[in-house]
Amino acid sequence: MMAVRDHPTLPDNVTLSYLAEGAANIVYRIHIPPGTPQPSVLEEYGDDEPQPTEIDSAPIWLRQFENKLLRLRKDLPTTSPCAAGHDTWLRLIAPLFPADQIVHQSLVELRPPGIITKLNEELRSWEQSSERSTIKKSHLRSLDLRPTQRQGIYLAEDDHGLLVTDMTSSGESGEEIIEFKPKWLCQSPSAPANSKRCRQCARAARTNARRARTGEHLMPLLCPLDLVSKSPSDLELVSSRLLAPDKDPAIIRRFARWLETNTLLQQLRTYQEMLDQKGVLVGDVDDENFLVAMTLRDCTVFVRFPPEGSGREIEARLGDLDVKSSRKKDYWRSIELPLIEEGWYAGTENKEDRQPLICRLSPERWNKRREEKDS
Ligand SMILES: O=P(O)(O)O[C@@H]1[C@@H](OP(=O)(O)O)[C@H](OP(=O)(O)O)[C@H](O)[C@H](OP(=O)(O)O)[C@H]1OP(=O)(O)O
Ligand SMILES: Nc1ncnc2c1ncn2[C@@H]1O[C@H](COP(=O)(O)OP(=O)(O)OP(=O)(O)O)[C@@H](O)[C@H]1O
Repeated sequence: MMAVRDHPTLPDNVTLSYLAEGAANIVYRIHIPPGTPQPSVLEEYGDDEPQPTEIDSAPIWLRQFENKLLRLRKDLPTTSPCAAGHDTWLRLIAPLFPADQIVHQSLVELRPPGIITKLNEELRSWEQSSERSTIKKSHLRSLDLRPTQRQGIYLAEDDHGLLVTDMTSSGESGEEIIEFKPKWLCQSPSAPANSKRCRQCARAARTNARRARTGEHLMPLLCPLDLVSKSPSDLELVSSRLLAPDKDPAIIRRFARWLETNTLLQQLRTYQEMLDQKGVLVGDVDDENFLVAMTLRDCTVFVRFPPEGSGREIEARLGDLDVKSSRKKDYWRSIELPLIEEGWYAGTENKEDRQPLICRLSPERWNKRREEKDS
């Protein structure tokens, strides 16, 4: 008998349905018909040996896919083969957080030949059919478009993908899922002293100035430093900026209460600060700590609120923690330099591009709130 592999294989008859995508990965739901035999084991056992599916009518191997999503990487110079990325995650990321505060991940072999080719064909034909449907219904905003900024980039022909903890809604009535990127929870080390904006507020202000010029919709104004503030009014403010108008006031209050009591975001902030004290202009991109800091500045938080009164615990996990590539060095510099040079940190941007000062670091924000209270 061949050595038992420590990771499963996707069976031939699996159906994958697109769930969502970011810049570097696409996430699929996995549908495996019950009773499906384990492909790798069937091939690896000799004819005379009893196969596990015959021994166990409810195969344990199928449970490896329960409550899991499949995350596949895109073909980009900044992504690395999944197996190597996973090793780095095991070595540098997983040890930083308790297992129940992180989206668990494990390797899965993409064995049905051509699985990636097929998924890429699906993406291409989806883009083409949605192009046609936008022409036909040009006055409608089609809901079934592949996000425009993601089009033209497809999956890498990788031998592996990742099985990740499914943090989507279970569909239970009263359950709420909140997903957000906390981004930079403390100031960029290369920002000027006495900045009026933190890194993320400076980045958002610059983006919004550009968008205002081209008439695009603006990014929501939210200061990530508020997410780790000790002040209940900051927590209420950031919760409503993050969640309103989609979520009802009860869930906004619940989220603010979670912000007050959770330790995950404080821990994230501590690591961001500790692992990079130099910043992207002079930091050493060959230093793994620096790359981990950059990774932690771009991760996602998933919070699952069980129905009120269920007595169950809130589940909060960090995801999207693939360690960044040092090849992003030039990109990071290209983002940071204009924030300094064009005055976005200092709040001295060109008059015609002026953006509101809503950052926790900005005295104007406090004056404005005082005025609002007095009036
Ligand atoms: O530079 P930032 O802060 O805008 O972050 C990028 C993200 O933009 P956003 O969170 O929308 O502002 C960006 O996200 P989107 O493309 O906007 O979804 C990526 O996450 C990018 O990382 P990578 O290229 O996938 O490794 C992110 O790049 P880095 O985290 O490597 O800087
Ligand atoms: N474990 C998960 N549970 C539920 N949804 C998920 C999970 N992982 C990813 N998603 C969904 O898929 C989307 C894209 O996934 P992910 O953030 O991993 O992509 P990415 O390309 O690495 O993102 P980025 O643009 O930040 O680089 C997420 O925004 C989220 O909506």
